[in-house]
Amino acid sequence: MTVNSPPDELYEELFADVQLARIFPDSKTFPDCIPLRSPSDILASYRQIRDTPEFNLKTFVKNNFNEPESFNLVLDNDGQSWTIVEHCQALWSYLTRNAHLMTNDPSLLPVPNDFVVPGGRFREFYYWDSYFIMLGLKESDYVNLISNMVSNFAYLMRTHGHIPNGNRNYYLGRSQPPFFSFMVELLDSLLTDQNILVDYLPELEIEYEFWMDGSADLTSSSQSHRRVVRMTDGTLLNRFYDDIPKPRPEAFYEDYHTAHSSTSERNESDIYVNIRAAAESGWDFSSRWLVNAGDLSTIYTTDIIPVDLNCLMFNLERVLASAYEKKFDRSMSQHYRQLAQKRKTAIQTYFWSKEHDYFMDYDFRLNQPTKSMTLAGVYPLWTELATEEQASAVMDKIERLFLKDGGLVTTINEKSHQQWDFPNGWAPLQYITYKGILNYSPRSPLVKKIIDQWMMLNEKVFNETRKMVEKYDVVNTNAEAGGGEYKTQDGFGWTNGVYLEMLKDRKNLMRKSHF
Ligand SMILES: OC[C@H]1O[C@H](O[C@H]2O[C@H](CO)[C@@H](O)[C@H](O)[C@H]2O)[C@H](O)[C@@H](O)[C@@H]1O
Repeated sequence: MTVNSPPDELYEELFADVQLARIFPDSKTFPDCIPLRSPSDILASYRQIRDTPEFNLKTFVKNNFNEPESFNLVLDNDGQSWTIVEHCQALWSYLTRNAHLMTNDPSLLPVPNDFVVPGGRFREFYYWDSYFIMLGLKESDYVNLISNMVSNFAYLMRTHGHIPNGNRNYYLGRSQPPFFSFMVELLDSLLTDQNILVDYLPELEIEYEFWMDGSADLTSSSQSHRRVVRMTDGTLLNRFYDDIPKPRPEAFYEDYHTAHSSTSERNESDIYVNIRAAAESGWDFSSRWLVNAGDLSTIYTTDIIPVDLNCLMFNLERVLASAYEKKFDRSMSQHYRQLAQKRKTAIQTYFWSKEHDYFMDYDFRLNQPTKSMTLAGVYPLWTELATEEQASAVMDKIERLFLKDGGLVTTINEKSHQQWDFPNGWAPLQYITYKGILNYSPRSPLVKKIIDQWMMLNEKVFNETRKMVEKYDVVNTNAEAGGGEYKTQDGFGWTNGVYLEMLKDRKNLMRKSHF
């Protein structure tokens, strides 16, 4: 299968000129535009006429490209206002894309089956969003669509060697938080008459190889390669990475200016790789990755070993062990069990900070935990890697530092103005946190507070705007969430998915009188 070159390579200097001239206010618009003739013809004619006196770049773009579709918000059902639940459920069909209808979109990566997009400017699927979307699809009885989406991911793994950030050719350099093992487990729980873990074993292996690439060659003198880091005690852990030392095409203007604003001696390519690595984390951007919270050019994602990523890798190892067990391959099952056990020990060694009484990321260059206390510290509860004492210390911090009127805030740092920071809250992190707490304390009143406060904010915003949005200001519940490099989007895949899942959990917990 041939994949088109990404738009920055396809249109060469025309791409940079359009992006730096800010022809579109959102940098992602141009990479998603549909060319009206062949890209090489467009580029040739640009080169021919750009220096003529009457040349106008905006007009040239208008004459040669169609703007991408924008998501049409559905407000009601033939004049009848939908309830929030009806809205979330009705939106699935508007957010579902038919794979066969999208062949004229040159930057889109083809997949065999339908898929669900988040909404707004996000017109393609996103790897980790899809897991939270699947939770809502499950609650809306779209099991077949979940199965098709898992199969798309398996296809991408076989075709490209990994699941890209999203299905655009300009996302191929990186992935996103590895949730494939959770998707496979989810599907397995829905299709109990099938052997889903064994069916997807080859792709679980590909996922593992991608994240562990180069690990065999690491010695103590060569500490890191792509997504793997070898600690001084020989332990292997993972970090986020992207090999491409260039601005992200979908944020070309922003990255170019971030790199050129740097007051340090640091070279541009190093800044670009670190920016892209943060995009792979899904937390783009957050003070979590910054030396100076107010300055994106001080980003150092690749020095950091993230606690959430390593918990996800633990689950991948655990699921691989179970899949081999189901295949009656004892030796491979044992192999992955040992790797999972090693990871579990390492998570205790490197991420638990006695000083903070919390799970922190680890800076392997400085050999110490980072300074940011973030909601990523709840992943060891979700993946059941914390001790009872640690879980109770984490719950205490969640209640005292992270819980706000509208739910959980992402970080407790107030100065960054990045979207994965105070005062914003995000649906996937609410989900991971309350599920993590339930693993240790099934009757915890904190779970009720998180669920009630988050759902109430979703409902308030929905009643006022008829929208479900990508992220919320959980501190000032009357304000729209801000920060970051684009306007808050609506639709919105993971918010709808988590809302429907929470609704089910709240009902069940009330039925069991746990609330
Ligand atoms: O265009 C800027 C960046 O946008 C994406 O990131 C954000 O939206 C994603 C879709 O909801 C979400 O998965 C991610 O966590 C958000 O931060 C994209 O993933 C980035 O790669 C992109 O540069």
